[in-house]
Amino acid sequence: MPPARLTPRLLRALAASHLLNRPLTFCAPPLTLPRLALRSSSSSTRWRTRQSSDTYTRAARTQGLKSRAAFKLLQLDAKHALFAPGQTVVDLGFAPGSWSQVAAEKARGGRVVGIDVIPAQPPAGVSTLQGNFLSGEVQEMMRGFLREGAWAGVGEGGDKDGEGGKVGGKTKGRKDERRRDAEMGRVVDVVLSDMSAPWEPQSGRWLRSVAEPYRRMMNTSGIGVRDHAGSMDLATAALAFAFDMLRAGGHFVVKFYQGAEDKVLERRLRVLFEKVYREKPESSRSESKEAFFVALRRSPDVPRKDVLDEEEDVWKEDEDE
Ligand SMILES: C[S@@+](CC[C@H](N)C(=O)[O-])C[C@H]1O[C@@H](n2cnc3c(N)ncnc32)[C@H](O)[C@@H]1O
Repeated sequence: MPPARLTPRLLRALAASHLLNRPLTFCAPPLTLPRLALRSSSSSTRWRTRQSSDTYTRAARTQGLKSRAAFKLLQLDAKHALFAPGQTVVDLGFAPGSWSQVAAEKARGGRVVGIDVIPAQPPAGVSTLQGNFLSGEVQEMMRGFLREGAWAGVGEGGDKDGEGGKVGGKTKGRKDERRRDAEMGRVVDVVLSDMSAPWEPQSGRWLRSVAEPYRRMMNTSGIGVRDHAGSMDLATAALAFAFDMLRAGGHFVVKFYQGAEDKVLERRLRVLFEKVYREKPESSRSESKEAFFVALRRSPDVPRKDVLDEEEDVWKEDEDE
């Protein structure tokens, strides 16, 4: 299929398709590339060799998972019980979609919303948006999408907890918490962020593309300090989002590349969440500096300034300009 020409009309249609959650295939490169591009670099060859011999890669393929990254989330969930049916889950940096696949299965009956800067086919049952999460405009759209309709039925006589007419004690406390969350637009149960590292597709046209656009775009630099700093920016933006959107009791999982600043992030998480764990799941490659913070049970009443500096409100910046 020849690549589409981006006319104003097509752009408008694409903007609408973002909102309607249709995959944006227009960005895909043509599949026939010049012969020259067939030469792969030695790092690319190493990557392919490592991939094909990896147990998790093979397991992902046989289980219909979009990448071996699924096992990291499955292992974190097995340890910390992150998911429950009916939850609203946000997956930041969802592509190619294996974490979203896991979330959609575990939070059955709820909703999973993913965002990624690169185009990817949304996994079944997942709503996705294509855009840069660090853009204020994109975040605004995402927040609006999540909040829209999320609280129908809560408020006067609302019964989101399914606790009937019970009053008093814990039940009343939880209802008050729910109502406060609703007032503050906190509508998400779990925020996941796996933004920044490379991913390994198992199928699809991108895998067949010799140019390996995903890998080129998202590969880590291999320079520890740079990867660490980049991951801290993304993790902090994800934390700001989690602060605004997570319900009381909600969970946050964030990937980072280990380095000097990760302690600052950990301290902040400890202010906002009841429990924080630093994890390196078995399926995360030992030679990679990636690790995860699993932050459990968001506290309802922590002031924003205790967790984030004002200038870290990335998503509001565009508005002020
Ligand atoms: C390691 S991959 C995620 C893999 C995914 N968890 C899965 O299981 O399939 C990291 C993703 O983060 C995305 N990403 C990085 N920076 C981003 C940003 N600023 N906004 C949105 N997505 C971003 C990349 O495009 C990439 O697809």
